Amino acid sequence: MATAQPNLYSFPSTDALAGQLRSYVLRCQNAALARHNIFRIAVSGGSLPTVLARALLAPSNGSPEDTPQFDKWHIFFADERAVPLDNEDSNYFLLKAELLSKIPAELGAPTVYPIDEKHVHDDDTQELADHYQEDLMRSFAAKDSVKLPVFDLILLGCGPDGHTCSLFPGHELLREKDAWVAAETNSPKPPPKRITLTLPVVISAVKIAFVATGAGKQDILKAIFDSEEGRSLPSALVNQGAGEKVSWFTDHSAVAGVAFPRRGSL
Ligand SMILES: O=C(O)[C@H](O)[C@@H](O)[C@H](O)[C@H](O)COP(=O)(O)O
Repeated sequence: MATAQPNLYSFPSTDALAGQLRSYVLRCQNAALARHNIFRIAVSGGSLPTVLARALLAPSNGSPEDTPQFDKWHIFFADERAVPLDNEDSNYFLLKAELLSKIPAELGAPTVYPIDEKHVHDDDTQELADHYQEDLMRSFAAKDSVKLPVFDLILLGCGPDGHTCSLFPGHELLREKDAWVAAETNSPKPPPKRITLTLPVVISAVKIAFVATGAGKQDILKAIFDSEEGRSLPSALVNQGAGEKVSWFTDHSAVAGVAFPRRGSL
C-alpha cells in the first residue's frame, strides 16, 4: 500500500482545469515516449471525455513538449458499458464524438482499443471482459495473467457515490486480485452491464488522474479525503493504493469544505 498522499488540485473554472490537465497529460506522454516510445492511456466515460477534449484540442504553444503525438498513443477504456459502439451509452462513442473525430490530421491518429462489439449482447458479460483482457495482454505483450499491465496514465471520474471506473462501493469486484478486466452486471448507474479495469490494474499505472467538477461532488470528496468512513470507497482505495501517483483535478466548487490540503497549479 502506498504511503505518500495523493495530489489534490483545485481550479477556479473548467477552462483553467483543462489547461493544467493538458500540461499534466503531455508530461505523462513525454515521459512515456522517452521510456518506451509509446503512450498507453486508459480513459473513463462520464464527463471526462469532454474535459479531456477541451484540454487536448486547445492550440499548442508550438513546442514539441506541448504537442500531442497522437500516432504514438494507444487508447484503452478504463471501463465500458456492454452496448454497441454506436450506442449513445458507449464510452467509445462518447470519446469518438468529443475527441477522436476532432483530432487534426497533422497530429496523427491514435490506436484505439474499443470492446469487441460481437459480445455486447452475450448473456455472460464475463465473455466481453475476457476478450478485452486478451486485447490488453496482446498489447502489453504479457505471457500470462500473473503480471499486471502498467498503463502510462489512467484518467478517471468519480461518481457521487465514490465509484470510479465501474468499481462500485461494496461490490465484490473490489476484492478482485487476479483479473485485469472484470465484468459488472449490476451497476447502480445505468446501464447495468459493464466491464472495468480492476483495482490492482488501476493502482499499478505510472500515473492516475481523476477529474471531478461541480458542487454535486462536494459531499463525496469530503468523504474520500477527510473521513474515516470514506476510506473503503473505490476512489479512496485508489488514493490509498497509489498515493502520490494520483492527482485529482477539481474545481473550487467540488472541493468547497474539503480540509485536505490542495494546490492551485502543477
Ligand atoms: O462509464 C462510466 O459510467 C464512467 O466511467 C464512470 O466511472 C464515471 O467516470 C463516473 O460516474 C463519473 O462520471 P461524471 O464525471 O459524469 O460525474
